[in-house]
Amino acid sequence: MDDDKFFAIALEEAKKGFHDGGVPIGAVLVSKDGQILGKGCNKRVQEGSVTKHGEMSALEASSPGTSLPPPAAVYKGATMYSTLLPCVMCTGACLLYGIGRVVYGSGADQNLKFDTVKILESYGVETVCVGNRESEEMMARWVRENPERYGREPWAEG
Ligand SMILES: O=c1cc[nH]c(=O)[nH]1
Repeated sequence: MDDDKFFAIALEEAKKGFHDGGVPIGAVLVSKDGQILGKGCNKRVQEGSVTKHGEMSALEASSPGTSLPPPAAVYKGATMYSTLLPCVMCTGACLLYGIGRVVYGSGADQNLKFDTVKILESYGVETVCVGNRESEEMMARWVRENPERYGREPWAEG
């Protein structure tokens, strides 16, 4: 799997979100045979959503939006690329859909209330931190410039 190539796509999604004033976190979901199933960015600001994290947007984009979503087999062994370590909600979605790898830019050192690396790995999901400075700086800038919005994150409210 070409982690650099797919992480770059997640980073582009994060930049689009940032450009729109949103939380700059992007994600792309790639099947085990290298097909992009869906991609997207965090839509908390753009849609006032409480669930559309980058990873959830990517997962949501993998469905054609009809009453018949893709079969579960499509997701088995897929890789979720995210510019930030998935939170516990997105981790749950990854586990539910049988995603086999999570590749993220940064965040393992942030206090997101739950140790999601530990949770993912305890269920046999491989986690890889590619360490991306650009996404880290973009996120830090967004947090600095949007203290009130960041304060609404469930982990920030205590
Ligand atoms: O807070 C988070 C964590 C991961 N991905 C998101 O979109 N938001």
